[in-house]
Amino acid sequence: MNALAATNRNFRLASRILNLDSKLEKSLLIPFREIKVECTIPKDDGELVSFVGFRVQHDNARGPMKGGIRYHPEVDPDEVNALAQLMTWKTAVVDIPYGGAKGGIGCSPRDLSNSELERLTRVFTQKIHDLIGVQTDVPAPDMGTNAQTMAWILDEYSKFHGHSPAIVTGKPIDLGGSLGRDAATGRGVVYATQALLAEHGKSIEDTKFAIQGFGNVGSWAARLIHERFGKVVAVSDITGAVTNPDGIDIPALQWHKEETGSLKNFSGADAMNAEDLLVHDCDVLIPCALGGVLNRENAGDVRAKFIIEAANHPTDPEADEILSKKGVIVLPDIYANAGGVTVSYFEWVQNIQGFAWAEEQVNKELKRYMKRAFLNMKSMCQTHNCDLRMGAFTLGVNRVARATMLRGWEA
Ligand SMILES: NC(=O)C1=CN([C@@H]2O[C@H](COP(=O)(O)OP(=O)(O)OC[C@H]3O[C@@H](n4cnc5c(N)ncnc54)[C@H](O)[C@@H]3O)[C@@H](O)[C@H]2O)C=CC1
Ligand SMILES: O=C(O)CCC(=O)C(=O)O
Repeated sequence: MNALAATNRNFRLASRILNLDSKLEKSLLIPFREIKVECTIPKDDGELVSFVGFRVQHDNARGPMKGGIRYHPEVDPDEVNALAQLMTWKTAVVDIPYGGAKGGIGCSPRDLSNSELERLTRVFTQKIHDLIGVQTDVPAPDMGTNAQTMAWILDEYSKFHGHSPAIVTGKPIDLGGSLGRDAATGRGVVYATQALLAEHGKSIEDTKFAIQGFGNVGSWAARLIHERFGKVVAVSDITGAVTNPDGIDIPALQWHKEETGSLKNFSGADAMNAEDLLVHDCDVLIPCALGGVLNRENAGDVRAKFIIEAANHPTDPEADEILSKKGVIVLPDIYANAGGVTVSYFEWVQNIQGFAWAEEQVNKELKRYMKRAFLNMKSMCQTHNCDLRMGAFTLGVNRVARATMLRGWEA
């Protein structure tokens, strides 16, 4: 099932649980606006190359639309649509005053030079600058993009609209970025994991983790788990996978990755097949890379007791069913990875206030938002006798539905 079909299915299940009116259900499902733009740039050797960029603005009932921009070869309209919709429910789950959006360009950032990436980002921004805005739609990093990408967007957007630091979040600190945003998604994942494990009488200390993806989210999650004496027994990324049953020295792995650009040949662990990471022997599996990685082919072989969805949409509905029958507890993406957008909200607030917060304040507020959302999600699970995914979906969808009805439909 593709990402959009799966996301629509989860939304409709939540809508039925909430007994939403069918017309309201339809209006919540259809995106506010879908943008598709052609981006042609000269490569460094002068050859012209064209890419397709997307921005889907899903819903703005609760505030400006918010969500990352992904650079990846598999970016397609359905995936961006699904990710935009997930942002709408996610911002509502953590109760920040935003709607949802997502963007992407179908490209392989690893195969583009820095100056080609800069040109591509600037052309994309030129094409969408009049459709985004500080009170309309605020982009952020996602897979394949980072603080530098946000700096280029900020600069290009500001040429048209004047200096606008709040037009993007996840930007460099020197340009008004927030302390703590870089680590925020991984830190939120750790707070979410602590809340879930505590419910089951467990803690991060001495628990065994397997982590797929060692980029922004995966490496921060691994580092913060390691600091809390969790045992990260396996890590994978696009370059390979490593395992050590006694726990990997994560700072050493990070250093090795920075020095060599790869997980390969790391002396503190054994190489393993990256495909096997998802079914590796561990207590907690944290997918931090692509969507749809847990499916009917591999769900039955998962050995973890808990799955924390740090990636967006890592588990397809068929896998959800198989995992549920096996008694595996899945903490859903729209809660588990919401720490990133929560600190993006703090960054936007700081830009609008013109006042920078200390990192301790950012982290303290992040913890408060994640704890509150966990309790709200659990309370929906109790009210509707449903699993955590439906607890999160009903929480988010209900908040957006209420805002939509309060605003009304008068032309
Ligand atoms: N960056 C953020 O603040 C947020 C990111 N997310 C989600 O987290 C996930 C990861 O995002 P980032 O860490 O920002 O991206 P990133 O681009 O920094 O890192 C992605 C990682 O995935 C690895 N990867 C790619 N294909 C793989 C494969 N087939 N097998 C194993 N590893 C593979 C890459 O090597 C890299 O280590 C995505 O699903 C994203 O949507 C969710 C919320 C916020
Ligand atoms: O920080 C943000 O605004 C959005 C992050 C994001 O794209 C996500 O949560 O999936």
